[in-house]
Amino acid sequence: MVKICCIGAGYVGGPTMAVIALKCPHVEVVVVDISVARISAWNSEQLPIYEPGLDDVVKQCRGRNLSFSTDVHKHVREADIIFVSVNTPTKTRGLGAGKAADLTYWESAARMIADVSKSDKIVVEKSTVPVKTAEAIEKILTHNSKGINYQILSNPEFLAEGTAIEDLFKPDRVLIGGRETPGGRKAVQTLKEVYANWVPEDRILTTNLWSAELSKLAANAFLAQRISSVNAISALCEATGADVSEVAYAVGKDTRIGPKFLNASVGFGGSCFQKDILNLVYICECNGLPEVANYWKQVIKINDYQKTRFVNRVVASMFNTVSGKKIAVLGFAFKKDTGDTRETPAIDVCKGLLGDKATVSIYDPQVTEDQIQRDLAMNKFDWDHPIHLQPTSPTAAVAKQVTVTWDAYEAAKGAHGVCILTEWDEFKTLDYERIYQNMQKPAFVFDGRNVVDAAKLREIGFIVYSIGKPLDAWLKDMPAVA
Ligand SMILES: NC(=O)C1=CN([C@@H]2O[C@H](COP(=O)(O)OP(=O)(O)OC[C@H]3O[C@@H](n4cnc5c(N)ncnc54)[C@H](O)[C@@H]3O)[C@@H](O)[C@H]2O)C=CC1
Ligand SMILES: O=C(O)[C@H]1O[C@H](OP(=O)(O)OP(=O)(O)OC[C@H]2O[C@@H](n3ccc(=O)[nH]c3=O)[C@H](O)[C@@H]2O)[C@H](O)[C@@H](O)[C@@H]1O
Repeated sequence: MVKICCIGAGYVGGPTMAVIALKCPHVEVVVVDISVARISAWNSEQLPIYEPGLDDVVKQCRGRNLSFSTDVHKHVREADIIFVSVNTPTKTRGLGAGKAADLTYWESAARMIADVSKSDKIVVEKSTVPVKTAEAIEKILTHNSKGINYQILSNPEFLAEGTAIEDLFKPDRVLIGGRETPGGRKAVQTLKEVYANWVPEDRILTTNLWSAELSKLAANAFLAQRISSVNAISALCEATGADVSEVAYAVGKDTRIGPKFLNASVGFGGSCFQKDILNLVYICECNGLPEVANYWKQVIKINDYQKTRFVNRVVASMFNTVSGKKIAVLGFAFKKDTGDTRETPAIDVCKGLLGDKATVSIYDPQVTEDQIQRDLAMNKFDWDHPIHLQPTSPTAAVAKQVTVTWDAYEAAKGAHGVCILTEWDEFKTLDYERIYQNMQKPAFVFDGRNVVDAAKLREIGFIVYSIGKPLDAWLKDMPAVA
């Protein structure tokens, strides 16, 4: 029986290993983590992450061929294949701060593997890492090898949160990069056989190590670039009377462009797009390619611009001040169907509103009050494109200005304006008549996800702002300058 151990029981490690265990009943899979709380949650009824379909998969295999443990050394020592799926955040200090990937967790995992191993291993990079990381990992392992043979593979993960299980069941592709040596090819084949249990062979791509590593960064950069492109056009739509949904539809009908990932929004969030583009920018700079670095940096600049533009629109519409006004924020997660708030645009928007002294009342069906308060108190690292939306005030002051409710109606009660920042389905079918009755007048809705029927809301009496749509007369009279 092949034994797999995955280091890192997070958003990637947990779901990917659960699916491998489900699809390969003959493989024993153990997910290990240094976080006792996370492992306890994986072993409980309340999994540490919310992901549609995940509970069911875990329930089917936990206790059969899937387990979660904090006994990292034991399971690493016993494994044939070790996936490393630890976090690789942006460095906040020292060389490359604000751009480069922080590989501290990765390096310590690699050193630990070298310390405890007693038999040959295939070590798989599952985390997103800078191109050439495999070379560094190889050096750490081979310099401490004690005669053990290590093969390093790159097998980046392309799942998106909220659809992780679906993405893992039917991936567009699985990418495996390895050394072009007999040992490397054999290791690639071994991993390929694991995926071949459920992924059609023509969807399993094999490349050299550096292509696999770089493809992951490039894929995320391309995806984020599409969003920044449509968001840039959304600003022009508002200025000209064009409708961004119509433009995106017409553009996406070109089969060379395609319809997906062209939804204009308040900005993209999530733990990876910004981090991975910054990482790409840094690698370009280190390789003497400043023009290429600047090209990709622009994707993030437009994303920051979009968030700033949204806040400015809210403030400008309300007579240029939200001081002392109550703003309801519907949705805090970075997208629907997840409780994840990492880099959510809601953080920057709320900070912008709080900076203008608004009181903010937040509702999200999956995010806890504790998480929201922590996110709003946290300072973002300072890089060369600061968002200028950060609070000067620390936790206590933020806590006073922020309330978190468990109901959209409660959040909107007595509010001057409502901002929709996550596209949760339930926001489409709220009783907006009831919301309107309980709000201050004029009552505003700022739809950062284009989920509401603006015409219906206007009939009720709302002044409505939708991203990239023709503006109400009210908004035209109060132009927001980004
Ligand atoms: N979140 C996502 O949707 C996707 C993330 N990725 C990449 O996958 C990697 C992991 O991301 P997430 O799962 O979101 O991170 P995460 O932060 O949810 O999970 C990482 C886990 O690794 C654990 N860890 C760190 N160092 C460790 C060590 N030395 N030994 C044992 N455990 C250790 C942490 O305690 C944490 O639980 C990142 O590189 C990310 O860029 C790739 C595709 C999708
Ligand atoms: O490396 C990663 O972490 C993952 O990053 C993204 O997945 P994820 O961040 O989970 O979610 P997305 O669906 O890509 O959405 C990212 C952000 O873009 C926003 N978005 C997405 C699509 C769109 O048309 N418009 C738009 O504003 C979303 O609301 C969200 O804030 C990629 O889609 C995954 O392929 C990748 O594996």
